[in-house]
Amino acid sequence: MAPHAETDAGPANGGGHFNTNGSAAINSSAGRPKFKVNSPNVVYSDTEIRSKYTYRTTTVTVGENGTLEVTPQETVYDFKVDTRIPKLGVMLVGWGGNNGTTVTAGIIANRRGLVWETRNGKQAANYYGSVVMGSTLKLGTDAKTREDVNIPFHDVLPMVHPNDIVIGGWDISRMNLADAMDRAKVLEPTLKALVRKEMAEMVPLPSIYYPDFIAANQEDRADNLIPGSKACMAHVEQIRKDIREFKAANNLDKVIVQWTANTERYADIIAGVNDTAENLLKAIENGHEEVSPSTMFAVACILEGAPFINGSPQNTFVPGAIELAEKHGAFIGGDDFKSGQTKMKSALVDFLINAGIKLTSIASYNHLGNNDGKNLSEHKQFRSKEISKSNVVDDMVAANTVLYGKDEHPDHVVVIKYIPAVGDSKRAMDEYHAEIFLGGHQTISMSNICEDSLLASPLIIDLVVIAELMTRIKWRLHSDDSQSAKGYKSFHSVLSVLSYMLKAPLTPPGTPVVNALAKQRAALANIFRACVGLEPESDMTLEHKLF
Ligand SMILES: NC(=O)c1ccc[n+]([C@@H]2O[C@H](COP(=O)([O-])OP(=O)(O)OC[C@H]3O[C@@H](n4cnc5c(N)ncnc54)[C@H](O)[C@@H]3O)[C@@H](O)[C@H]2O)c1
Ligand SMILES: O=P([O-])([O-])O[C@@H]1[C@@H](O)[C@H](O)[C@@H](O)[C@H](O)[C@@H]1O
Repeated sequence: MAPHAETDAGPANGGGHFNTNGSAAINSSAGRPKFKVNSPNVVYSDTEIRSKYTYRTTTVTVGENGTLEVTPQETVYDFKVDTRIPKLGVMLVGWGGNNGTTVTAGIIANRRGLVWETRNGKQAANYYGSVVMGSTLKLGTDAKTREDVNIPFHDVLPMVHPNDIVIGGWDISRMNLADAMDRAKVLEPTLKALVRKEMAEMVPLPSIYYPDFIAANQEDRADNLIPGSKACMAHVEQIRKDIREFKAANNLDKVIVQWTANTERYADIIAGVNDTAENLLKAIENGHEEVSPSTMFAVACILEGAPFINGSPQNTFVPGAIELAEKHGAFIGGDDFKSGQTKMKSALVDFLINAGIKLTSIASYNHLGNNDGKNLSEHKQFRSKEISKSNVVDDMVAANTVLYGKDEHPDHVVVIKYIPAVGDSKRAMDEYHAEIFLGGHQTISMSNICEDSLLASPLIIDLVVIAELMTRIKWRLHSDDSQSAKGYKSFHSVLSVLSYMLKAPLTPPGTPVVNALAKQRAALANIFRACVGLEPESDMTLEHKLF
């Protein structure tokens, strides 16, 4: 497939594009690795990278007299990465929203290499804010100079290029993407003019709308609906059909679905309704009113085998949905894009607490004037966001028993107000108050103007590119018959590896949640390093200390 192929603007079902690059039996192209690891533990073929990786951890047991006994452990894994890059489609739920229109325009602008006039002069398209497209990771040190060698994050393993992604989706608003882009008021008019024609031909598919789950103030947008105001299996089948038709119309190898629709209220977890996979499917069959639209999309995607990612804070993944994903070996991920205020919070709290500074309060206020803010102005929807914005410090506090006693934690208040005048340019104002040496205090006051959709859109791309890569990574415990192809499995259905992009990371049941931003990024980078047989980046740089 010609990488980053120019697109024919022709419309397609689901509002996606036709790419003009033909329709090979398999659209995927062998992603040529950007570097070669010289190791007996790494084997390359035309379509795979196989690695043998020794994972070193430490277990701790508490002895009788309270002493800690520490034992190094080694687990040897075999990893296998399919290096064939698929032709990928993304279907956004809420495609006509601020994030949906912005990420669509951004991919078109990058694909076509657009440059537009702004007050500050010419602006070229870029992918700033995407960890995959805008950041680097250390590969090693130069054999001669001993200086660090860093590579683009996107090059660590063969990944889909965002320019090649075909976009479609659903919205309860029938507005085409060009008019919806105007409604969003995010992008410069000069850029909008360059993408308008292409976006005007993109029209969201009708969606399901159960009014009780989002704010009543959203009703005036709801003119593009699949009939029915509560769960039914016909809705699941319609969504599955939409996915299949979008895939066929665009000659795709894979489709990933992402929720960037409005924040829903939490669904009650009810025994016999959404507590197990079987009960959830039965509840849908019976039209139970506690099954939300986002859970319906999750169920449809799981049954269709399309990875589903939740970019909003509601509890889409009720226990029954997680169990269903596990049963079907389908990938799910969430919750709630971590775009601005919370991203800063997860980095700052990590720094303060790991510096031994006792954070005692966080006052986290923001106001915004976009439709998301309008939806969040109703309490039930705000409550979903309050939870995801509040829990982000829990793991860092719990890990420091020097500063915090049992059940002790900083005061933490989250306030969100809807102020239409500021539009998508969210104002975040935070005050962090801490105790320092000898009864002193430190107060950090921060004003953070977050262009919400311009910060969230690169995360939508990262979530999709990484989720797709994860579908091509398999693992098994190293065994004597390591020459055979037997025993390889996918990662667990719940893609906790996506946590760097999310406020409230969903993890496999019973496993810990890590919110510290640096740890999340290190996990992502080091898992991909392991897939090419490389040790984690430890930052010890002993080569610069022991000589
Ligand atoms: N920085 C950010 O923008 C950011 C960060 C974290 C999370 N989020 C979350 O992302 C979501 C989208 O944010 P936004 O600013 O694009 O909001 P938005 O209101 O502009 O867009 C949401 C879209 O979803 C549509 N919609 C609502 N219910 C739907 C349904 N059942 N099916 C299909 N479409 C539906 C709406 O018509 C609207 O077009 C929100 O839940 C928000 O909380 C955004
Ligand atoms: O990611 P972040 O900037 O902390 O959080 C944001 C909130 O501050 C904002 O109020 C909300 O509208 C956005 O959806 C997003 O959740």
